[in-house]
Amino acid sequence: MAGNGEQPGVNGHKPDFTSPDPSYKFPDHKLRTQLRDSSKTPLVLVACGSFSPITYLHLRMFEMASDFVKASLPFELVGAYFSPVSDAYRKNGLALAQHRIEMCKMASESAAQLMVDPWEALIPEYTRTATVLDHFDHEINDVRGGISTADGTRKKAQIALLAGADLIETFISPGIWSDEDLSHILVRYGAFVVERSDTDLDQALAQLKQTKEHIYIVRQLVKNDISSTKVRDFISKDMSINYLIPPNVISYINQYDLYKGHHEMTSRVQS
Ligand SMILES: Nc1ncnc2c1ncn2[C@@H]1O[C@H](COP(=O)(O)OP(=O)(O)OP(=O)(O)O)[C@@H](O)[C@H]1O
Ligand SMILES: NC(=O)c1ccc[n+]([C@@H]2O[C@H](COP(=O)(O)O)[C@@H](O)[C@H]2O)c1
Repeated sequence: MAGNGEQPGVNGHKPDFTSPDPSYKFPDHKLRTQLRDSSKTPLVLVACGSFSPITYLHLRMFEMASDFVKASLPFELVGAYFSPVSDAYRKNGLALAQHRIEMCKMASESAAQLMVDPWEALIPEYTRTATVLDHFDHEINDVRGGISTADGTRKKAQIALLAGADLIETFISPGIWSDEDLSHILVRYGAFVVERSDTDLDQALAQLKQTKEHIYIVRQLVKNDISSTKVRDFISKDMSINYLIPPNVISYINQYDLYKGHHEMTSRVQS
């Protein structure tokens, strides 16, 4: 991964990262501002996705990546973020962004480093993942000047995408990602990829050979195949979702009657 410093965004220019929501503030309350080991490179992991709803596997992805980093890489994890996709993504089963943001926040409450950044979700148009990572780079490295070492010098944080193997499989499917975005994501940032059943990572990695060195494969030592689709399916069939997603998220889903039919996009949060 290249050090992501004062470089332009994708297409050679930095977009305007201002949020259309005047109340938006970049969440940094759990961002570690000083490295524990100054010889390491600060690392910030960003998981982009629907999170409709968030599951225990989405939470576990960060634990698995964190263990992997501690065991084998010269990075120190200083922050971890969920970035729920905007409603404009229009994926099947997508609950309103305000619900998905809220559920991600509830699920992350007790996690030491996990935060939810609503920036992407609050933009009415779809934002490509390369631009989302540029936004994190801007907030952490340009606005906050990176992360401090014990002697007060600053280090640029390495921003990286955290994703499941199915997402990496889409990297080689025509028409989903532009070559420019892929190289921006993989060369400038890099990706931590959690293996997933029924995905052929080897084939994807073989085709991504020139950028393969920026992809870290995180093995699932305890295999877990929860998906939001399965959770939504269980809810629609009035089956139990206990122990698949956090209890406070289950209460929230019940409170707003989410995923019971085809009205997810219209069920508003009560004020
Ligand atoms: N069981 C799993 N194993 C590995 N990665 C996963 C798993 N479930 C989700 N992910 C990853 O989590 C990220 C967020 O995904 P997303 O919200 O689209 O989850 P999903 O559960 O796959 O959703 P859906 O079922 O609605 O397609 C993606 O990178 C996805 O690959
Ligand atoms: N070209 C792109 O930037 C691109 C393409 C496909 C998916 N994605 C992202 O991947 C994440 C997961 O997407 P799916 O839920 O469709 O697997 C979403 O955050 C989405 O924005 C980005």
